[in-house]
This record gives sequence, structure tokens and C-alpha cells, in this order.
Amino acid sequence: MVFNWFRRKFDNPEPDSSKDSEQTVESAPEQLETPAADEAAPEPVSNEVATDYLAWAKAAYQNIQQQESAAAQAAATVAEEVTDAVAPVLAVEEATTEPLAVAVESEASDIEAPTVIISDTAEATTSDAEDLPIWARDDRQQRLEQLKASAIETAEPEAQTPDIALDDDFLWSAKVLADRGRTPEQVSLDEINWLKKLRQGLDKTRRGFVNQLKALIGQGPLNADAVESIETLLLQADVGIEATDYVIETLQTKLRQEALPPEAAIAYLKQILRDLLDKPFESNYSSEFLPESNQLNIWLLVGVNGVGKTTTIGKLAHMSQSSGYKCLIAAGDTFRAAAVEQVKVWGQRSGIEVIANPGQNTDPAAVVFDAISAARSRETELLLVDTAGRLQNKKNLMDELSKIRRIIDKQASTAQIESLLVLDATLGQNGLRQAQVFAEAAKLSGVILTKLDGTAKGGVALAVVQQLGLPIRFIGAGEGIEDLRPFSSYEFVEALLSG
Ligand SMILES: Nc1nc2c(ncn2[C@@H]2O[C@H](COP(=O)(O)OP(=O)(O)OP(=O)(O)O)[C@@H](O)[C@H]2O)c(=O)[nH]1
Repeated sequence: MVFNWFRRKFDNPEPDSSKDSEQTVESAPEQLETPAADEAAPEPVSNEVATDYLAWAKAAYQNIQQQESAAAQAAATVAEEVTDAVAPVLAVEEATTEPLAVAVESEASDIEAPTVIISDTAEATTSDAEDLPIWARDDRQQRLEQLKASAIETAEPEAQTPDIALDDDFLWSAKVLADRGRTPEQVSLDEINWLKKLRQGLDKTRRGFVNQLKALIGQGPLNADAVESIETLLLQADVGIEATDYVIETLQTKLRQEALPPEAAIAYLKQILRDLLDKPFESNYSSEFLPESNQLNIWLLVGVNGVGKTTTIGKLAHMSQSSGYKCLIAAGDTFRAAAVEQVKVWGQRSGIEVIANPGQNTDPAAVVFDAISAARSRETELLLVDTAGRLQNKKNLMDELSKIRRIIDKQASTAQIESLLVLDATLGQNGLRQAQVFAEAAKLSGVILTKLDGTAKGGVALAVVQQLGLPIRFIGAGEGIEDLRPFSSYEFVEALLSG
């Protein structure tokens, strides 16, 4: 099923401290999370709440099954049509066509209605209730059993098994979407898969500091020792000095005014983090970030070598194409010959054309010039420009980037231009140092944070926004083509603190 990642719609926008609490699952309006700053409410803990979320997740799960079945059916129908179309030829060339017909048929039968599996991890994770998020505790095991009994569809013996499991990750992802006002009918497998990935990606950061942080904050009003410990934890997770000071001061002010019960204190902390991540939207930047349809958008990706620019171009191209935009890639990293090949491979994966100059060390600005002309003649909506990360010295790199940017501004003055700095989360604070230089050469307008999977430095997202004043537009949490998605402060903070 095609899912437009740039136009995700939520009834509950990302919570904002100036707004009232928002309604969550329709059937349980009293179970509100994401409370307003001044009326932080506890996370839902009662059995009924967990039951409602489970019921919601089950409905979403069944909906996804249906979507996947329908998609498989549609694919099978197409394959059948291909078989039919091939049939007349078969009659003429009997000897050679028989194997072909078999091949087409087997392709069709490969795409049968999906089997749904309930993962064993659901059981495994319930063995230690203390490890579970609050919303998922209590008699969850029992309810999961009931769900299994009612939700599983019997597998066709030879049917293909898709990657759907009603496990702990699914339930957590479903809750995040439910809290934003989604109905079970609006949930796509793509979103569930991404949220799972995000949650898993932030696992190290969560284990490293968030659990200790929660324990400290949950103790009630902060004394000097607790403040010092929280500061240390935040700095260890690479949240940075400025963002750490902001978090501590805001938290302390609140806790001085009123004693918040542990869950309310955590909810308030979430609010502080979201506000910090969304701060750029208060001034120069729109919270919406998407290519404008039916016109040329140019996204220039810059950053030092190895941070993941080329990979990110490939993932962005795939996501944009599958969200319905006409895309083109400019292979502007002419410094590293392999980078051109690498970006071509990514282009091939999604059937997206790559404009490149076959010569080595050619002028990247010339490639960009050609790509803009090609984009115009092909009515491209999104042109993604890869750039080099390493030149002989910093001055060369910056001169080259300035030149590329000048060409874009001149040749495509009516295009929507975005200049995105790609930062590697595993580098933490160190990665931020180059940002200023790039800001001047490329006129940065946003950040893409890569490699959030497998790092304990996920807190760097907060440092990025606080120190650079730029919004994070996308985050990468894996090497796969679907492992990059638009950034949502709500989802990020939930994965960080309640995953
Ligand atoms: N785990 C993980 N690896 C990533 C992610 N994004 C990129 N990578 C990996 O990071 C490595 C470097 O990625 P590239 O895309 O080549 O980096 P680059 O910035 O284009 O590098 P240069 O072309 O040298 O400037 C590759 O092995 C990628 O697979 C991510 O989100 N998670």
C-alpha cells in the first residue's frame, strides 16, 4: 500500500505546552497522555486503559492484515493478467513458453494472502513485569492470549509469511499512533514498522541513561544531589551543556512550584524535551516539511564524509518516489568515484534516474547544472543533490559547496530549495563542530540525523536543535532503504522515554 510519509495526518498535532490536553483513544477519552505543561497528568496505568489500548492495537492489526491481503490480491491479479497476456504467445511458441508460463504462475502464487504470526517475543517480554512500560503491565499476558485466540487468522500451509507480529513492539507503536488521534483504520504497516525501528534504535540511549533519569525524577522534588546526577546523565547521552541546562532549569522551576507525582514528572519532562525539539518552529521554520507538488524542489545534502549522505539520498529518493513525487538524483560527490556508483545503485533500487558525469574529479557544480536542466525537462518535483564530504582541505570543500549553492540559486531561482546538514548521531557533540562552516557555505535550513540505531548518544538530537537552532527534518535508524523517516518530536520523545 502506498503511504505518503510527507503528509501524515494526525487529529492530535504534536503536543504543545500552550494547548490543552488532547484526547487519545476514542473509546477512552479519559486516558490522556501528552498533557499540557501546567497540568501534567500521569500516564495511563489502570487495567481498563491497557485493555483499551490492546483492543485498539488488535483492531489496527486486523486492519493491516486486510490491507496486506488486499495488496497481495491486487498483485496476484496483476500477475494473472500478465499470465493471460503471455498466453497467446505461448500458443505460438510452445516449446519455449511453457517454462515462462510456469515462472509467471509461481510469481503469482508467491504473493498470496499473508499469514499473520504472533511473535514469541510478546510472551518473552511479559516474563518480567518490571521491564514493561507501565501501560503494558498487569494482566497483559492473559489479554495477549485472548488476543491471539481472536486475532490470529489460520495460516494457509503454503502461504507466504509477511513481517507482521502482534508483539510488544506492535503494541507500543499502536499506542503512540492512538495517542496522536489515529483510528485503527488509519494505521499502515509502514508506520508500525518505522516506530518499531525507532524504538529499537533508541534502545541503547534509553538503557544508558533514560531509565536512571526516570528513577531520579520519579523520586519527587529534586535535591542538589539529584540535579547533579541528572546533569551527568544528560551530558553522558550527549545532550550538550546548553540543552542540559535548559532541561534542568525548567524541570526545577516546575518542581519548586508543585510536587509532581513520579508519572506526572516524567510527563512534564517529555513536554520539556518536545518543546526543545520544536523550538525552531516558533521562529523561522515551518513545522511542515515536504516537497511541493507540481513544482521543482531541490534538496542539497551536505556534511563531512562518512556521515551517511549518499545512503540518505537513496532512502529519501525511495520515500519520496513511493509517496508519489517525481524524483531525480544529482551525483554531486565527484571527489569519491565510488560515491557516484553508490548513488547509482540506490537510484536503481527505486527506479530513479541519476544524473552523473562519468569522468573522475569533474566539477560537481556542472553536474548540478545538468541535473537542474534534466529536472526541468522531465518535470521533476524533487531533485536530490549528493555532495562530497572530504576534499584536500576545508577551504576547497566550502568553495565547492558555495559554488554548487550559487548555481542552484541562479539556475533554479523559483524552486523550493532546502539545504540539509547530515549529522552522524554516533559522533555525538563532535559532529556539531563542523556545522557552522557548512551553515555559511550552504545556507543550511535543516538537519538529518543518521545512525540513531546502535548509539547511546541519541540525546544529541536535543543538542543539535539547541545549539544550531535548526529543525531536525529526518532521522535514520538503520542501513535499509526504509530506515529513514520524517522526524517527529512526539515519536522521538516517546521512544526515548517510554519505549
Ligand atoms: N547503522 C546505520 N548506518 C548508516 C545509516 N546511514 C548510513 N549508514 C552507513 O554509514 C556508512 C557511510 O554512509 P555513506 O552514505 O557512504 O556516507 P557519506 O556521507 O555519503 O560518505 P562520503 O561519500 O565519504 O562523504 C555506510 O556504511 C552506511 O550504510 C543509519 O541510519 N544507520
